[in-house]
Amino acid sequence: MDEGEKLVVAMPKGRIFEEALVLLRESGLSVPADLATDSRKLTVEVPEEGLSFLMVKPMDVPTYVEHGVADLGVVGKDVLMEEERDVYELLDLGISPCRISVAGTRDWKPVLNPKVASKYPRIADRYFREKGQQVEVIHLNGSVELAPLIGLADRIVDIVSTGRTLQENGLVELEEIAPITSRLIANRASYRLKSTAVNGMAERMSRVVHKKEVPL
Ligand SMILES: Nc1ncnc2c1ncn2[C@@H]1O[C@H](COP(=O)(O)OP(=O)(O)OP(=O)(O)O)[C@@H](O)[C@H]1O
Ligand SMILES: O=P(O)(O)OC[C@H]1O[C@H](OP(=O)(O)OP(=O)(O)O)[C@H](O)[C@@H]1O
Repeated sequence: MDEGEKLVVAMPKGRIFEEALVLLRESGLSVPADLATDSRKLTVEVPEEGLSFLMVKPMDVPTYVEHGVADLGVVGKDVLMEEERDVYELLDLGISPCRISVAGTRDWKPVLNPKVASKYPRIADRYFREKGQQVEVIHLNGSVELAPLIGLADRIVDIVSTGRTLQENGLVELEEIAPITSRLIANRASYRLKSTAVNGMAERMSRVVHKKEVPL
């Protein structure tokens, strides 16, 4: 790889990480053991590939990429929708599929100015505003399904995957806002200035992603 085109990649710790690692391996990258899920290292160098990885909180991936401290990043579409950062979305990686939805109790009834609890306050606010509904959004950092059960909110906006969390808490999915998968994103300047390396990485990953897609 060109000496001037080393890439820094922001990787999300947690759920997406393992699947992203599989994609990187399948795209032919020699991924060192340091980049394993049980490692506590926050930076991993792979000099032979001209790559270094930053292990960061999923919600922070677009921040690192927008500021240019990472050239590339792997992140859920939910986070991109919430953060609205100035980055390029290069590729749908198809991994960690889920959806972001509105949910509530089975006996939920419309009220004037309902409260909506969410880890995604901007997505929730935008969704209801576009529907012309006035809501008060309450920002929580987790265990969002608790909110309607204890009277903190009338409805929630949260990730649904298997539906188990909703079911076990007596909630039902009311409306799907968007389907979610993880994306490969790029810093705008890196996309231009390191185009060979950035495109090379995107193409390698794209080949693996498209091979996995079931033919119609
Ligand atoms: N069942 C799921 N629940 C939450 N996120 C999911 C689920 N399935 C896939 N995802 C994807 O994984 C990402 C979240 O990963 P994870 O749950 O590890 O992080 P987090 O809970 O946001 O982070 P943290 O625990 O550090 O606050 C989401 O952005 C989404 O794109
Ligand atoms: O449909 P399911 O398969 O049950 O998955 C959805 C649940 O998983 C996530 O929570 P997470 O485990 O990240 O915990 P959190 O409440 O701390 O966000 C998400 O916020 C939902 O609560």
